[in-house]
Amino acid sequence: MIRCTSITELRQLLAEQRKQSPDSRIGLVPTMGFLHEGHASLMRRADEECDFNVLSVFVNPLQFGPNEDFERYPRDIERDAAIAEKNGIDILFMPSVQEMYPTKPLTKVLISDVTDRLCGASRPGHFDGVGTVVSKLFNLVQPTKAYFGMKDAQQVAVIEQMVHDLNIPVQIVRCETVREANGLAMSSRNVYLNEEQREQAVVLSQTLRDAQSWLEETGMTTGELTKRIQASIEKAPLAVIDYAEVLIYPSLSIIEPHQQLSQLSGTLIIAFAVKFGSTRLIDNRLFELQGGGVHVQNDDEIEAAQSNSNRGEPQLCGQHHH
Ligand SMILES: Nc1ncnc2c1ncn2[C@@H]1O[C@H](COP(=O)(O)OP(=O)(O)OP(=O)(O)O)[C@@H](O)[C@H]1O
Ligand SMILES: CC(C)(CO)[C@@H](O)C(=O)[O-]
Ligand code: BAL
Repeated sequence: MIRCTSITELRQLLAEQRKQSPDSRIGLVPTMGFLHEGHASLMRRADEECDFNVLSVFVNPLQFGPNEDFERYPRDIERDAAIAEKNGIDILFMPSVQEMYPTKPLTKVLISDVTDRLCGASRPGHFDGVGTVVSKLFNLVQPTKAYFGMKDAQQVAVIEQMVHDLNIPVQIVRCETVREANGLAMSSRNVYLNEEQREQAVVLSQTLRDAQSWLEETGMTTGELTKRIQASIEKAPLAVIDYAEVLIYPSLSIIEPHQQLSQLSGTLIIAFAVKFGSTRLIDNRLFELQGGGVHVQNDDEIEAAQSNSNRGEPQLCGQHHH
């Protein structure tokens, strides 16, 4: 594995690889580092599917709000390098902020609609920063495939929309959320949690698990389900809900509160952001509604849905679309 901090060197290395093996499939795994098993699963998937893989580790200031954790975001590049090497990465690209933004960028990639709700609403400007840096990474690496985790389901929807709208020649691969044994979704930010907060944070995955049977209840409406989800999270005394919503995926459009969910078919997402102390955690789950009867998507189905996804059109039948 080669470590590289310069854009010029990255381009040279990739040009050499393409010259040696013109048909090589290039994989890109964009991260902010402080790697864990969730990231490792993305790298392994890239290693399985591609011939030459780039991992980027860059804490992107553009996607952090003024009162967010840019300065204190956990960093450990030596540990990251060891994990990357073990998981089949060929180039570890770890540029400085100066290298990525030598001058203040006057060009930004703004993705609308799909950013209106969830993290897009609670972190204004966040997805402009994500869209901009991911476009830069796509231009630098020109990957065949790029790997993103469904823990950040809205990010996946945003990147897929951007790739579609701008005809970026890359295939986005959705990767399943990796969880701790107790169900907590792995996140670099989990290190901020103290023991009590960590224990209570299991309420998030428990709620997503319980939601399946709530969805199956006859007459359950979007509004009632949302309330049930909120009440379940609030059983943890330290939990402070930022948002908890039930939406259509991947358009992230809303479903009327009085809509009976048993009548719908299509993909629904339950997504929330919850604070434990100053640490904000996100989690979500997709459900496939088949006009009655709920089905939780597994990895293969997430992929199938992705290749069939019909952008610009409502993803669910029998609901009011906004
Ligand atoms: N538990 C996980 N399972 C699968 N993919 C994940 C998981 N956590 C993060 N990823 C994915 O890894 C990529 C890089 O994410 P990032 O570096 O922000 O990690 P993170 O642990 O989610 O950190 P953060 O605390 O900032 O959310 C993203 O595509 C993200 O969705
Ligand atoms: C995709 C990403 C690396 C862009 O900075 C970041 O948003 C992340 O880690 O999910
Ligand atoms: N994983 C999303 C990156 C962020 O929280 O800024």
